[in-house]
Amino acid sequence: MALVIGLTGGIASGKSTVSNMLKEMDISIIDADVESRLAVEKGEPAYLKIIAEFGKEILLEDEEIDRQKLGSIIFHHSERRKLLNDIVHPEVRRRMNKQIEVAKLNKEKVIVLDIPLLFESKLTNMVDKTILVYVDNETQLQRLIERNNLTTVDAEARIRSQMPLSEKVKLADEVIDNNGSVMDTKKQLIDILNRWGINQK
Ligand SMILES: CC(C)(COP(=O)(O)OP(=O)(O)OC[C@H]1O[C@@H](n2cnc3c(N)ncnc32)[C@H](O)[C@@H]1O)[C@@H](O)C(=O)NCCC(=O)NCCS
Ligand SMILES: Nc1ncnc2c1ncn2[C@@H]1O[C@H](COP(=O)(O)OP(=O)(O)OP(=O)(O)O)[C@@H](O)[C@H]1O
Repeated sequence: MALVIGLTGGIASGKSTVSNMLKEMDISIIDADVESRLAVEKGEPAYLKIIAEFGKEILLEDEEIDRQKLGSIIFHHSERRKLLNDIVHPEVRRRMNKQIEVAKLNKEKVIVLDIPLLFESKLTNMVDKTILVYVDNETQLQRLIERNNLTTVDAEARIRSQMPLSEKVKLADEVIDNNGSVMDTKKQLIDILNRWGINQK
């Protein structure tokens, strides 16, 4: 039986940083952001639905979706965000379930699902245990602005479109505090894995 772990957090809270550590330990990762990008590639069913709802103005010259443009719409308008979520999320769930089946066939003992919206989308039934990567508001805002080169207004809109990390802390089985150094974070991760009896390579 595989143990399925849900790794979550907020935007720019450090999920990829933690999932890269897990990858280095040879633990199998399924990334919702990667699956959601694949689900909206040119010609996919979700791509066609997005154009039907948002119009051809959200396409780039090569007809792929202009993610920056779509982001600037949905992070500032909750009803447009819900519309996009209703199109993309079922596809992401389907793709992740398929990947879980493959990982189980490969006899993976531990499977980690990296899902930013695990709690918002009520996907906890897909996982046995949850780990939250936490940072305080100021660190999250600064790291997001720097990584994505966003204005404060745009970064705040993205953060506000998610459940506050202070709420997510209450729902998670384990919390990693990622305000400190990357080494600090790795120590906390190893502690959790040891407590759960997961061997690391
Ligand atoms: C809006 C889009 C085009 C922006 O693309 P962009 O390349 O700029 O960002 P990327 O996809 O890498 O997402 C970055 C982060 O934004 C946050 N985020 C993305 N979509 C959402 C959303 N609908 N609601 C809240 N937060 C979101 C997540 O924390 C995610 O990790 C894209 O995020 C998208 O299609 N979102 C809808 C699907 C979705 O919910 N994906 C996230 C998890 S499945
Ligand atoms: N402990 C840390 N110290 C300093 N910088 C960090 C730390 N952890 C992460 N970062 C930086 O913060 C940014 C966000 O981290 P990361 O990309 O891992 O977050 P994420 O939760 O995967 O984000 P998203 O879901 O938005 O893609 C990155 O630029 C990363 O290099």
